[in-house]
Amino acid sequence: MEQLPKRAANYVPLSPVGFLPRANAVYGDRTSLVYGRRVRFTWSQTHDRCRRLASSLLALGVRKNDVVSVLAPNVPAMYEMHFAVPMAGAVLNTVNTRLDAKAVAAILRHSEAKLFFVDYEYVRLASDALQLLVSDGASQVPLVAVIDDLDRPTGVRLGELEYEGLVSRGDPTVQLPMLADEWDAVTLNYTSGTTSAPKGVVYSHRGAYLSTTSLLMSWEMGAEPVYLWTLPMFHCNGWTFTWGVAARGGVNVCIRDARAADVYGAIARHGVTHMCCAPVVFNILLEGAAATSAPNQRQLAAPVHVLTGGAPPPAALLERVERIGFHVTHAYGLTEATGPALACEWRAQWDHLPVSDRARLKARQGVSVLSLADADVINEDTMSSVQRDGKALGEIVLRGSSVMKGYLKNPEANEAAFKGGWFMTGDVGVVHPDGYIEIKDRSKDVIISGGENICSKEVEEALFAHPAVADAAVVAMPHPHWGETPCAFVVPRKKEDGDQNVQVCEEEVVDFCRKRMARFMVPRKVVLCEALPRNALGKVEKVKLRDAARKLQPAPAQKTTTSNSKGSTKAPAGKSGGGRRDEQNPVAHVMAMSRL
Ligand SMILES: Nc1ncnc2c1ncn2[C@@H]1O[C@H](COP(=O)(O)OP(=O)(O)OP(=O)(O)O)[C@@H](O)[C@H]1O
Repeated sequence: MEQLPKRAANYVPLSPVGFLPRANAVYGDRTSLVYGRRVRFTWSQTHDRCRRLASSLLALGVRKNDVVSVLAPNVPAMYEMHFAVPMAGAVLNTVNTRLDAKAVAAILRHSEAKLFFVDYEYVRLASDALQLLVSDGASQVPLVAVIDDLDRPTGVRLGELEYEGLVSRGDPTVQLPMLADEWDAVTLNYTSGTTSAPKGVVYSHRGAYLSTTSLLMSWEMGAEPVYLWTLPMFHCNGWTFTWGVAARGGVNVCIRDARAADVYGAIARHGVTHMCCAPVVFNILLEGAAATSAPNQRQLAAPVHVLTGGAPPPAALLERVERIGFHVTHAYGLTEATGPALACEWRAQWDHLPVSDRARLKARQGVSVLSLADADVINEDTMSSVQRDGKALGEIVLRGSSVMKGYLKNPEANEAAFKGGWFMTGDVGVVHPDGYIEIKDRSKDVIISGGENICSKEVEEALFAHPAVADAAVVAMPHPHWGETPCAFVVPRKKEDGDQNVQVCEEEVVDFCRKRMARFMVPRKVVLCEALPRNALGKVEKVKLRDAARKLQPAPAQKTTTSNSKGSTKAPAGKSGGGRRDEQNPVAHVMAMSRL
């Protein structure tokens, strides 16, 4: 056995970039990408354009492991760079377009980007970020290239370089560097910063390849999909579907924004079969359907497969969106796991259950994708598995080839994240008797009330079951006696026939919760608001809600001090909330936040 060495013929470094030459060879004359009214490429053209761009990058002096950053929505250039940049041996860094100049500058500085591609709509943001870099005396300021709109060129420029110029001047016959080691870096993605400062997550070619192929299997994406780009490609490389659509010879339908009109327009025009989105996009889909058709006509002409994740999809929302004809698969993941790590694999035996039971089962995060060797929920103190009873809480942990190489230039974060052979997700969950994992909360969002743990997601699930509730989030509110109590922020549903909200009041919501959960879990305060503050990926910014809740905390019944075990005194919990309640209007505060 040992005399059978690895050879060039049987041992090729795994890389998702290889899906493109294969697509050129196998699907060359098939459509690869459509955008706007005029742009349509075949896989041969996409292959040619990527090779040209890669050769231009080499000509600009880009070398192995150099970081090439891009700030762009889901436009053709953003797609092509997922191949062209690693083809030149460099590392692609996609930057979230909703960050502010300071955050963009921080990423450029930390990644030491050599080249920075900027979509024409983001030129202002990019130049502000670059100015910050220069004024901070950064050692490395990247070369800048503008990506003009390919469908309707605008002529906007920032510096000398321009994307289409680099493509057209490139030489598709240039010998591109061969990938020597599949462990080499392919992309660098910064985490969303929901719980702490964003961290730079590095993926290997191997991890990206295995994640892509295993997700194609988990979602059962067959040949020739028509894939609509509703999920930003800057989020974990579009959960690997940037590479995955090439692997299946599909059509990439690129749109700049996931607005209801654009989504439904693309579905009708191109016959979309697949799309990914955060659960918050379901609200856009539901509102879009309600605004454009009579109740009995709200049905898609053909089912569209939707992979959702990034935040918990409430069962009630899943039920509503499936009624229109979206066939939802639910996945759970994180930047560090190259996107989806668990998928709620559907079982045929569930087909015959009532709709609400099916939605409840689908709202669970599921089982590991194939690129993981293992996923578990463990007690962090003992590092042993929790009971598979759907009740015992523990930390969700992952192990396998789709877990990141590590955080860039951050040894402390790496030390904390990799423990006992696991990657620690920082999410709290349970394992059901059938082996399906369900996330209950992020550990930082768990509410501790009188010593009891309350998972905000459980309270949110109950709120979503209220017919007048369109959106909801629950956070800890300091309480003088209990330490913390749940505070709910609730967005009322719009009336069918107009802009007005369905009538609902705080007492009614509290009553509704009382009938559905233990007393200590019932929100002490319900704030009705127009929208929840969400980040670019649709995640509720609970830090902002906690700040708002702190201002709402009940005043202590009387002036008290409590003794700690050492006999000294401390202020009652939550005292530090600050600000007299009657001086502020917290609801207006939340509404203002939600417009950010
Ligand atoms: N299907 C899902 N259900 C519930 N929560 C989910 C789901 N998918 C992802 N999440 C949440 O999103 C997190 C991963 O988010 P992401 O990698 O975008 O960055 P972040 O964790 O929000 O940012 P940061 O680590 O900087 O705070 C997971 O740890 C989990 O809390």
